[in-house]
Amino acid sequence: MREQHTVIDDTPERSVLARLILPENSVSDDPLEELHGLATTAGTQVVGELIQRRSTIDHGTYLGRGKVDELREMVEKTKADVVIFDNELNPGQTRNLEKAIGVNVIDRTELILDIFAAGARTHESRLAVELAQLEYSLPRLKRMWTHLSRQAMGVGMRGPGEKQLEVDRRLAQKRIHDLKQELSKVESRRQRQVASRRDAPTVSLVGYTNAGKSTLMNALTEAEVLAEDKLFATLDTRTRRWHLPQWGTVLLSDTVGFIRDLPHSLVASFRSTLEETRQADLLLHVADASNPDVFAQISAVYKVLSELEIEEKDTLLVLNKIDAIESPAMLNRVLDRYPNAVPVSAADGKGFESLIEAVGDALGREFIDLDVEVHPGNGKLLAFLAAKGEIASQTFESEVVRLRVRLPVSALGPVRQAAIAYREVNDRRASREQTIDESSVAPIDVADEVSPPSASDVA
Ligand SMILES: Nc1nc2c(ncn2[C@@H]2O[C@H](COP(=O)(O)OP(=O)(O)OP(=O)(O)O)[C@@H](O)[C@H]2O)c(=O)[nH]1
Ligand SMILES: [Mg+2]
Repeated sequence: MREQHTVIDDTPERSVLARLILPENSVSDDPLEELHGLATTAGTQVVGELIQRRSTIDHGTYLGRGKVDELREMVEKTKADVVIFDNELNPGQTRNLEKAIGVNVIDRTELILDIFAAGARTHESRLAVELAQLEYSLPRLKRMWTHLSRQAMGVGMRGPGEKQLEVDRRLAQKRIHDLKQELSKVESRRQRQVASRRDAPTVSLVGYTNAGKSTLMNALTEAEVLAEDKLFATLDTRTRRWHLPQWGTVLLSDTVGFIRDLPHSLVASFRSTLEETRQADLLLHVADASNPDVFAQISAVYKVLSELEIEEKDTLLVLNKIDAIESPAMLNRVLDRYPNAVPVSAADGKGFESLIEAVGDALGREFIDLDVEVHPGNGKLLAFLAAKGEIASQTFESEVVRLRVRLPVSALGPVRQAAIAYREVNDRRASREQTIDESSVAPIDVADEVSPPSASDVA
């Protein structure tokens, strides 16, 4: 059974969900679950679902011919008002699909933009959303006009003509220009504000949407940030003081959540909202360990962080919702890959002591000891390690150079990006269990499907 997400609007449009799955796409047991959550959050009532597995996309209509017919029949039968695609469609595909099916067709990006638009409350997030929406619609103006003219003038009438389209395009470009300027002003103001407030170390919560960031913030700081079972409940950044027993006070920020395939323009327009995250001393990456897609969600978050150029930071992975995990095997699978992650439940407070200890450790630490594997041809990284770190040992093999090195935490970025693999020597969990024999530490597995986690997640 799927969770029901809170609905923004109470006059539900009826939607049919569609997705094309290519052989290279990795999908969970329920490939439309996330889109379902998004569609209900946006206020539609889902009345049908259709999936096609195919080796390539059809350039004209995305889905194959037969599936498009099936989709049209489903829309007629369920009296749907709109078809929502989980894939990204180009303007031509949308137009062709609308022609074939007879109702509005929107893609995942447009849906996410809608949710953001409905939820944006502050001046800053409104500007960000408007910019992202305009950038999305600019290449699609023609389709929109075709729509309008079809409605206004009936079939067979001519569209508004190139001239009107050109005027609109220019207006949109002008507005985009103004919004960008306004946002960059907001961004500099924000940068100064955040910098001036740094009377204490700063910690920023990041993570997939609905992972429980706001709930965790509330539980840790007694803040009253809105947390609900809705995708993108938080769109702005809030900062609160968090008192770590026996350590002191830090500033903890909660901010907008991420999602896979987040539209690039949206990521870019939320730069200023993410200023606290950019300037943070430590990121707490909150993941929903009870979600079957947790690995994909973790890597999606690393991907967005790198798009925002904020991945080179000390990051602690927090595995939330352990109270809701069905089998312990699942948690162990995640911990096998991220042994330094801290399991917690924001709902019942389990794991908070370890979390506080881990945050205190991470903030207090300036150097870390790493085992690093480097490709022998990567002279640049080898030189970097020699210059920045203290090399305790190194062995050369034909395919790999293995080093043990003590590095300043601030120099971790290039290791994350260019090493074949790396792991922290003093694994927090291992030391708790008093496993002192370091040769027994499991093999390094960083360079596979998940983007490089930070130093504190690997060990
Ligand atoms: N069972 C369980 N549910 C949790 C836990 N933490 C959060 N939740 C629920 O998960 C849902 C999302 O929580 P939020 O705190 O709003 O998540 P968020 O990461 O801030 O989400 P966005 O702001 O939308 O990105 C809510 O329904 C919470 O009650 C937990 O530890 N256990
Ligand atoms: Mg939130």
